[in-house]
Amino acid sequence: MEYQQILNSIYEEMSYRDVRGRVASYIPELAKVDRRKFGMHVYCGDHENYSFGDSEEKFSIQSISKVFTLAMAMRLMGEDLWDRVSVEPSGDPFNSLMQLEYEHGIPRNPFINAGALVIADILVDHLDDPKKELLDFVRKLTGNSNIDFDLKVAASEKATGYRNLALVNYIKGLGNIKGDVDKIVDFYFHQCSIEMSCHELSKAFMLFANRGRILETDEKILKRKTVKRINALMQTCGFYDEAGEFSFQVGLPGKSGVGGGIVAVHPENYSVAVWSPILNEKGNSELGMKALERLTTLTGVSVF
Ligand SMILES: NC(=O)CC[C@H](N)C(=O)O
Repeated sequence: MEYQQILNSIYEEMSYRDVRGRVASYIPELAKVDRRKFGMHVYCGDHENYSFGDSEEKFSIQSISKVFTLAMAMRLMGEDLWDRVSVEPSGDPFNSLMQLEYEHGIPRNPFINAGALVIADILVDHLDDPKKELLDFVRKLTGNSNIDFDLKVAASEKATGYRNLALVNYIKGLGNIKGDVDKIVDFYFHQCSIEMSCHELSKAFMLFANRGRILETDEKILKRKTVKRINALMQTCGFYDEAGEFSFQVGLPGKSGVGGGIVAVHPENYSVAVWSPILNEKGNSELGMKALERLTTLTGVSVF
C-alpha cells in the first residue's frame, strides 16, 4: 500500500469519538482547543508528503519544543552537557520533582520538565536573545518565517506554572541552575507556546531523519553523533512514564506535547507528526498514539 492510501485508511478508521481522555486543562488556554481536531502529516522528502485532516492547522507544540532546545544546547556545549543532565528514562510523570533530591539536582533526562529547565538555563546563559534565537532556529528548519509564540498560551502557563517554578527553584537550590529563575521560566513558557502545524513539525523533524541536514537546503545543522543521541533520547525518554508503551506500540523515536501533538522519526527514512488534543492519563495524545501504531503496523516499517 502507498503512504497516502495508508493515511486515508487511518483517517477513515479512527475518530476522536473512540478515545476517552481529556484535553489538557492545567494550562487554561489549552482547554479551549476543539477536541475533534485530528491531523497527520508524513514527510519523506521534498516532493513526497502525505497528510490527512487538520494537518495544516497550527497548535501548541508544548514539550515537543524540548527537542529543539536540546539540539541548540548540544550545539553550544557538546558532550559537556551531560554533566548537567542525565540520559536515563525517569519512569515518572513529566512534571515530577521526586528524583531530584536524591540525584543531587541532576535531572534524569532533557525531556522531563526538570531537564528541559536545565537546558533552558543553558540557553539563557549562552545566548544574547534566546527567544529570538529559538524562533530563528525553528524557522530555519521549516523554511517558514511565520512560526511564532502564542503569547496567550505563554501567559496562561505563567499564571498557573507553580510546579515548573518549584522545579526551577529546587534545582537552583541544589546547585544545577545558574541563571535568574524568572528569566528561565519565561523562556521555557515561551518555548512551549510555539505554534506549528503537523506539516511544519514533520518538516522540521526531517533534521533527525536526514543525518542532521535540512532537507531542502542540505545545510548541515547537527553532527551525526548528535542526531544519534537525540533519537536515542526520544526513543527512551520522549513519552516520560509511557516511553516503554510508545516503543512497544509504535516502534519509533518520538516526542509528545500536552497540546496533543506527537512527532516521530524513522531515521534516514521519514518523519511524521500527528495531532489530536485528547490526552491519556500520562499526558500523551491518545488518538495520536493509536494512529502512529496503525502507521507502523500498516507500513510494516519501524526501527525494530
Ligand atoms: N508534557 C508537556 O507538554 C508539558 C509542557 C508544559 N508546558 C509544562 O511544562 O507543563
